[in-house]
Amino acid sequence: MADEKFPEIQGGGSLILAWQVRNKKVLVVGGGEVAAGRILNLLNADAKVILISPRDGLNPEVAYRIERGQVTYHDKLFEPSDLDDPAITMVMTAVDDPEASTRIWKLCKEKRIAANIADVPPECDFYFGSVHRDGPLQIMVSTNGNGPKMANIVRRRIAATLPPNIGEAIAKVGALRKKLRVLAPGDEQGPKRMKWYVLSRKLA
Ligand SMILES: C[C@@]1(CC(=O)O)C2=NC(=C\c3[nH]c(c(CCC(=O)O)c3CC(=O)O)Cc3[nH]c(c(CC(=O)O)c3CCC(=O)O)/C=C3\N/C(=C\2)[C@@H](CCC(=O)O)[C@]3(C)CC(=O)O)/[C@H]1CCC(=O)O
Ligand SMILES: NC(=O)c1ccc[n+]([C@@H]2O[C@H](COP(=O)([O-])OP(=O)(O)OC[C@H]3O[C@@H](n4cnc5c(N)ncnc54)[C@H](O)[C@@H]3O)[C@@H](O)[C@H]2O)c1
Repeated sequence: MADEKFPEIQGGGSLILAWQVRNKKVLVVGGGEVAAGRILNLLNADAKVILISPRDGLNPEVAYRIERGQVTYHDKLFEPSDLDDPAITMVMTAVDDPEASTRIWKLCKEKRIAANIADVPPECDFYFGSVHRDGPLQIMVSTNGNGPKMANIVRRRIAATLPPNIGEAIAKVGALRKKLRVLAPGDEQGPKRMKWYVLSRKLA
């Protein structure tokens, strides 16, 4: 019997998380336009990006990242031994070769490495979404594979409703909360901390 006190389950969604990849190795296969977007998102999350792609198919943005030393680059086609490093926590492929994509996916599954095979939903442990970024604020919109272009439209609409200084305001709240943890570290000071938090929000 449905109980109105508790939320109804709406299956078929994704578990939306803020995955911490800071200083973790993420392998990106392919260096085209789609890879450029993946690499930007990974670098914005401070991941150590390892890129495998022949130089002749590189997108200008990807070439720029390589030139700047922002990624560790290997000028070659993917080989199974590229997955041998046990420190690789995630793999993302964005290649124009569906057979190679599927081979990489199967190898990732054997090794139990989380993978995103761009545009092949059944071969994704996680999907990408459309991301808005303003300082510490990130908003990701997912349509769960129904309409990536719609995700882009919804994300732009949401972003347009936000105050222009919202990222800065959140950064200030973050700085105040950090100070507060030093000033009032104990659990018993929790309620006090909440008052501080409300005050800090007014000040931001
Ligand atoms: C959000 C975004 C993030 C990103 O990729 O960074 C993203 N796709 C974006 C754009 C986009 N992708 C495609 C077009 C062409 C027009 C069109 O088809 O509409 C456009 C539009 C464009 O380029 O403007 C083609 C496409 N994409 C997928 C399929 C396969 C299928 O649907 O079966 C096909 C058909 C391929 C074919 O038929 O050949 C699948 C996926 N694409 C996803 C993410 C995941 C679901 C996210 C969600 O639904 O919320 C998922 C499931 C897996 C994944 O790739 O992670 C990014 C917008 C970012 C932004 O601009 O803000
Ligand atoms: N999400 C989107 O917005 C979107 C839009 C259009 C297409 N796609 C799909 O995403 C995939 C990638 O798209 P793209 O536009 O970046 O393609 P692209 O052709 O620009 O880039 C493909 C890259 O993969 C490299 N590559 C190919 N085989 C490889 C291998 N075995 N090992 C290493 N590198 C390899 C190529 O050298 C090239 O750098 C394609 O399947 C494409 O159909 C996605």
